[in-house]
Amino acid sequence: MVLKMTEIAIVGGSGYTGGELIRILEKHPHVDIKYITSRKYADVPIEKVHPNIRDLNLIFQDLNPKELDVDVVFTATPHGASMKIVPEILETGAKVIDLSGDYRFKDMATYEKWYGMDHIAPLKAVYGLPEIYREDIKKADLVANPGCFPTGAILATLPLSKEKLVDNVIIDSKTGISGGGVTPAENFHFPNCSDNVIPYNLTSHRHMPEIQQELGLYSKIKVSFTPHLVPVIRGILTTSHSFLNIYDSSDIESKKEYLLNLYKKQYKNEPFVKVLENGEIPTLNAVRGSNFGHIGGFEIDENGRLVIISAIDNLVKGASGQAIHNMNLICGFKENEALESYGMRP
Ligand SMILES: NC(=O)C1=CN([C@@H]2O[C@H](COP(=O)(O)OP(=O)(O)OC[C@H]3O[C@@H](n4cnc5c(N)ncnc54)[C@H](OP(=O)(O)O)[C@@H]3O)[C@@H](O)[C@H]2O)C=CC1
Ligand SMILES: CC(=O)N[C@@H](CCC(=O)OP(=O)(O)O)C(=O)O
Repeated sequence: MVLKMTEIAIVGGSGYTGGELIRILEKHPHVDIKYITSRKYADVPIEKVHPNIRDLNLIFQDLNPKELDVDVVFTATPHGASMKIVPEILETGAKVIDLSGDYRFKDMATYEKWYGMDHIAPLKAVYGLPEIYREDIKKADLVANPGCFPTGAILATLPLSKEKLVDNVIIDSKTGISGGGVTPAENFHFPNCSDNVIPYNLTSHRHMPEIQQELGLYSKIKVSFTPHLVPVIRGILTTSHSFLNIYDSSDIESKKEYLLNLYKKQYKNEPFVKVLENGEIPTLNAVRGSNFGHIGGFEIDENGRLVIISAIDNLVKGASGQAIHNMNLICGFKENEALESYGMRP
């Protein structure tokens, strides 16, 4: 039973994921937003930065992590920055949900190799993908919220790895521009990204080892990953390509049915994963603004290539919505509290 309002703080509240945390949490019946921090906008009302969120009478504050006397802190800060503040916040007794990559890796050498920096404060954390770690999240002090690409990729491929159906998977993802955060970069300049598709980090994106870490827990699957920037504001559409170990060209329809049933079984009790049937193919604008992930496709071509598609909103299921799902689990709230809304379409 919930006895009192849960007090929360958002560190890095001026960023895109910070704005989404405020937008969603403001409607949460058991949560009181006590602090929203920003170094750049200290003493500025939040609507100056997030003009979609009005009348909350909240101002950004530039606070020391030790001053955050709340129950739960969301650190919506870049990797490298989170590791400098998370240990101090944990010392206050607050639970921490970190949205950066700093605590997602079980192996520090992998983190240091792919993020190109030393980890100054390794800590035990639970990987915050509720579809895999629900029970561990409920007991966690520190949750490492998954990366946006890994969320879509892992959901689209997990049953294949669990059943050892494929040896290699190619994850091809298209991402909206908000994935890059508020800091301008050349690719995000309007004339560069509009009317364009920009592949990047073809074989070297730091989300590849994260996807590998999680899918590799069940089989010897090898993950390849390439992201593409597409001219949309939010959303990640992922195509998971793989060749079935068990493939022979007979009876493709019954193999497709088997796979669909496998995914339906995997996600049947999941509040935010919808497995689309009858050949329906996920699209971005069906999930935009929502915490839902859609999975569909389940086609097999004549060469035995299996194609599964997932769609998520990078800022919601890929970041802030998933972080709030994790908070709901930690605090014993209804899992979908404040997260029930469907996507915005068109
Ligand atoms: N955008 C996305 O789709 C996703 C983002 N993430 C991750 O979530 C985190 C936040 O992302 P996002 O909101 O997009 O990022 P933004 O760049 O939009 O915002 C991050 C905020 O953190 C603050 N900040 C920056 N550097 C530091 C620092 N050294 N110390 C303290 N605060 C700092 C800034 O606020 P100020 O300068 O005002 O203090 C900034 O507004 C990142 O780790 C990102 O990789 C994860 C999944 C998806
Ligand atoms: C479009 C764009 O630049 N996307 C970012 C998404 C990364 C992100 O948000 O990083 P974490 O989830 O690891 O924190 C990128 O590819 O680096």
